[in-house]
Amino acid sequence: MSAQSAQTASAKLLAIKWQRPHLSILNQLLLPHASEYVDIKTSADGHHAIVSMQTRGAPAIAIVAALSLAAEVSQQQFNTAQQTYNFITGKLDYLATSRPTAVNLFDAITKLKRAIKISLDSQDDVAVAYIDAAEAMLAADVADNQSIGRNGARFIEESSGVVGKIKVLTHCNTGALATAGHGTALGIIRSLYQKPESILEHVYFGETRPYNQGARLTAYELLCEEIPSTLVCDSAVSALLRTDPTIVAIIVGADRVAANGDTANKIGTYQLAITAKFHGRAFIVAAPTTSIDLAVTSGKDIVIEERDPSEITAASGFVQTSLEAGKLVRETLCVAPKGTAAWNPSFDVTPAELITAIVTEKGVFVKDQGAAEYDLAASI
Ligand SMILES: CSC[C@@H](O)[C@@H](O)C(=O)COP(=O)(O)O
Repeated sequence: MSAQSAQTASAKLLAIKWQRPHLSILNQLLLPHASEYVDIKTSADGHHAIVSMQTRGAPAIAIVAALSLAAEVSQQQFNTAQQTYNFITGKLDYLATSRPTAVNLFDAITKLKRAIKISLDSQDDVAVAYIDAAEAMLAADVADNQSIGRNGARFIEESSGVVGKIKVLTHCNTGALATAGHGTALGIIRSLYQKPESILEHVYFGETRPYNQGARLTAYELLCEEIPSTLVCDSAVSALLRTDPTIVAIIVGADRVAANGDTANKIGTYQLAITAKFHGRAFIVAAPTTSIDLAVTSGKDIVIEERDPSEITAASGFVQTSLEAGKLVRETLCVAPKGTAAWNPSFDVTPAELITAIVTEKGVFVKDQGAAEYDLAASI
């Protein structure tokens, strides 16, 4: 199946559109109020799309970076294979400077460099080898997410211990918008809901302060899919778990999973894992193996991106009057007093001991009896 048909079959929403050699991405800064695609013609455009958060989510970041350079390479004339190779490796190093925490970008860069080195050594067309390899990543991500969805849905059905319908809770946005299609944690939710006689009754999702990936993007995806869902404040989750025992699991994505299972994901994930443990609910991490970094032994070595304090001290969004007029004007409202110091880490690390299972396209990993950590090097 081609990359495009794999994607189209996977979801109603496409965050990344690739028709060789044309790339466009859904501008997530405008969601949920407008669906506008932006043309990405060069690696500089790709870098800008990632840094400005027009595109976000660990797998999507890697694929947009890879394909932005594929679009650029398609338009370039090169004199020698070595020149093509040097050009591509230089641009890949530049794309690596966009965002630091999600390992998928660095994994993709390593694999793409390996592919073009093989083609250089075997005197194949380096540009074509690069474009083929980048395009293959798009199709692989959709297939991996569908496997994650199936594996996770089966695991939840078999382990929930609830007779009848269940509810789950998720955080941030891990769906079609954060990937090439279907999604990871939200992919499991999609797969659970699409099953004949689905046992999934309802999905709760946190707003995901301060950037509101939950309130803006997950809300949008769940409405598109017509999956019954309710938005809650991040700080309401413990109260919700206490009142509703049919919420059997919290399902989240990952930006980087260390070899021992410690998982970096959107800020707020760690406190969700603590409250899941306290209330005796499953805490499930869903991620493709491209999010697992075996070179990092534990979470303490994961670089956490820190973002501008103004994301906390002010609120940003589109004002009602501009929405009504059909014109999108972004407004920033001051919340905290001028001069307030703020710490704004974009991710946190959840220790492996709090994680019930790690669902990948290759299967579901659980810890050995009595172990506090995973041995992912032995598992994948
Ligand atoms: C399948 S996406 C997994 C993670 O990348 C996701 O949970 C997340 O933390 C996204 O953060 P973002 O800052 O929006 O890129």
